Amino acid sequence: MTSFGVIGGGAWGTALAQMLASEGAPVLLWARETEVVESVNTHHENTLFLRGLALSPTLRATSDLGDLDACDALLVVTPAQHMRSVLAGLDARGRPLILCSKGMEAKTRLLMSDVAAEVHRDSPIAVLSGPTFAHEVAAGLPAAVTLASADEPLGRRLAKDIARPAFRPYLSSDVIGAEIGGAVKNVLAIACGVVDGAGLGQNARAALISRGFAEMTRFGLAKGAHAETLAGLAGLGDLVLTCSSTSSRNFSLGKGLGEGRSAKELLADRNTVAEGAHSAPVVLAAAREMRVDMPIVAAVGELLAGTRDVREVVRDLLARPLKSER
Ligand SMILES: NC(=O)c1ccc[n+]([C@@H]2O[C@H](COP(=O)([O-])OP(=O)(O)OC[C@H]3O[C@@H](n4cnc5c(N)ncnc54)[C@H](O)[C@@H]3O)[C@@H](O)[C@H]2O)c1
Ligand SMILES: O=P(O)(O)OC[C@H](O)CO
Repeated sequence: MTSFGVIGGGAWGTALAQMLASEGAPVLLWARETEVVESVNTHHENTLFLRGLALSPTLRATSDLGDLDACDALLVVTPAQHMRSVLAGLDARGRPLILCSKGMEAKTRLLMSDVAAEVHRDSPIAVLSGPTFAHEVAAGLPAAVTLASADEPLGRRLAKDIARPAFRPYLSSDVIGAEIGGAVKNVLAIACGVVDGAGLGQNARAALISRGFAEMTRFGLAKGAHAETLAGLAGLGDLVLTCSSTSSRNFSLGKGLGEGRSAKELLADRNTVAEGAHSAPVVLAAAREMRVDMPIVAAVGELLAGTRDVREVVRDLLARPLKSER
């Protein structure tokens, strides 16, 4: 049986660690904040990022990456923009890295699998992504994810060891598709939040999910993803989840924008991450370079940059020339 370490003590790292520890397995969680380490070890709760959810006593936390040396495989759950710097402090020694963050690196436009491969050339990579609100997974509610690895025997082994009665990984060899789904859905969740905040109605939201999925698919195919991955848990599944609920930080950010608040104000002082705000300009720049049309992502980028307001971007989206749905 694989022993797992988890890097990143935010809501999702803690929830994954709890899911893995839920049947009594020992799991070690690395957290950057000493407050998180202390509250997990002393009170079996992450009071900073996952308040109110009781954690297993077999889940222990540390602030020393060296303590993870005893683990066979590591789940990496930092915010996307910090993955490189955190991984640089790790002695991976060829152990598998299971990447669970959703985003693209702003300064390089790389996917997380490319970042991890640059930092730890000898470690095989897998990506875990899908519709998973941390608080539900930590509470043991049922969830399913895509677990993608180009190393198929490794993927099968990891899937077997990660699966729990209420947590079901589906295997894939399409790492790029799993990553693109997670990165792009966050941007589209902001757009759906805007629709909600501005009171544009449920028809508009359904249209946006559908046309947003068309953008995700165009972008993903151009990057080498498989269409069926994008139509699966890591793409469409996660898009539907985050476009439907204020439990999504990205949706909530968009709702604030739709209500007329500025991105600057909404992003100031938050200690949780809304990855779509970082991914929107990166996805857009990459799409433009590949001549992929992503008008919804572009509109989100303009709202975040404060260069246009909601009324203007909605008017312009609706006034685009009529075209075939394909
Ligand atoms: N929360 C969820 O439900 C959920 C579900 C699936 C995937 N994810 C993804 O998991 C990743 C982590 O999100 P989260 O929800 O666990 O985070 P979070 O918003 O709960 O917590 C913020 C995290 O950022 C870290 N952080 C802040 N500044 C940092 C720095 N300078 N260097 C390194 N780390 C820093 C904090 O230590 C903390 O772990 C994101 O990519 C997110 O998209 C989240
Ligand atoms: O809260 P969000 O918007 O970061 O979404 C959390 C997860 O990615 C949902 O799958």
